[in-house]
Amino acid sequence: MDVSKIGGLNMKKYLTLENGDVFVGTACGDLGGEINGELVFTTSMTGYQETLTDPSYQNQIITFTYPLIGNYGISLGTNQSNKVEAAAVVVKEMTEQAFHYQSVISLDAYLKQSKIPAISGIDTRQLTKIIRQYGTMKASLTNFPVDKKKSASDHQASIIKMASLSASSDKKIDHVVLVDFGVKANIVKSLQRKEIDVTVVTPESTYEDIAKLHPTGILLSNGPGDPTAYSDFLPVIKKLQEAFPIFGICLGHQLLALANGAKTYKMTFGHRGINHPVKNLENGDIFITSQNHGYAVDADSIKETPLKVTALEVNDKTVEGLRYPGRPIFSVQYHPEAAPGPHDAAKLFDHFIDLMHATEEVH
Ligand SMILES: NC(=O)CC[C@H](N)C(=O)O
Repeated sequence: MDVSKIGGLNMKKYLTLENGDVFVGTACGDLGGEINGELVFTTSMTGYQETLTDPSYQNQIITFTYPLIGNYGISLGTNQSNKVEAAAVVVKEMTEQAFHYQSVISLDAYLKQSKIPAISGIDTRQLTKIIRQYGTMKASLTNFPVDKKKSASDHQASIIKMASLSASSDKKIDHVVLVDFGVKANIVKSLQRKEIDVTVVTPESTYEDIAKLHPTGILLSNGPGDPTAYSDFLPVIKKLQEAFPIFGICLGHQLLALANGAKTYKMTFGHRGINHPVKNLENGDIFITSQNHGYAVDADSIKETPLKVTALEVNDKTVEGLRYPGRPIFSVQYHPEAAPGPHDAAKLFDHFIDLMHATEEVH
């Protein structure tokens, strides 16, 4: 059955952009749902389930440039958090029936269950060209045409309670304290696969809260929104970097930069996709990465800090990697854990382990 039809009628949905453009499509997902958010696009051909459940996408309306979304349904164990985090979904075509042996429910049914509105029948390539020209902008998804632009609510850091997660094996040697700004499940899983104990703490934690857990290393997670909104945690990072190995991923990378006096800026339309080439400036290697960010570290501002730029995005020269020379501290703007994307960067978890082992325990 065509899920967008009620009583034989297509339910229209309106996507109204901040610049005044309006796209009319067919309602899917939560049919009655209306939402404001930041309109972004991703070029990933696969991994829609991971994308939609990634907390870094909170308050964002995600446009998929790939024309057919939902074809392999929704499977157990793939979510990156326990719910759909994106505010809404824009697609050219939403597959009505999923075909995959692991699929337990269709994407459309999952969005309905999760009360997430979606719109299909949109020329997502045209929409993406507009976002590329004007930059990421606010938009609303409504059931009737709107003449007034509504503003999206500001990003909020998610507050998740402290949890202790144990690795499966007895021979646990490392204990990573993961500061959770909106962590993707696969970052935790990537550490656990390496037999590492992980304790997840909230960004309200103090240096003392973290130090008394006796970590072998600290992981600063990914997360939604503007990194400058997390200024309360920067002094904690400054103290942590005196004592522990640190690995920052995406938002965590931006926060490491800010804590050391660098600046971040909002990109025009960000990097969201699974084929971003990155060049390692230290050995010349180029590898393909999965990315999802709308802010970036200002390369010039790094010159005023003790940090060193270790990697750049090949197309637009965005800062993709940093390290603190002489200390076991590094960060990347891309996602080394990304499950639907390339695995070229997965070895960074081993690099983190090597740094932790090379460091004398200070606590
Ligand atoms: N994936 C992330 O951690 C994103 C970081 C930040 N919210 C940005 O958009 O740049």
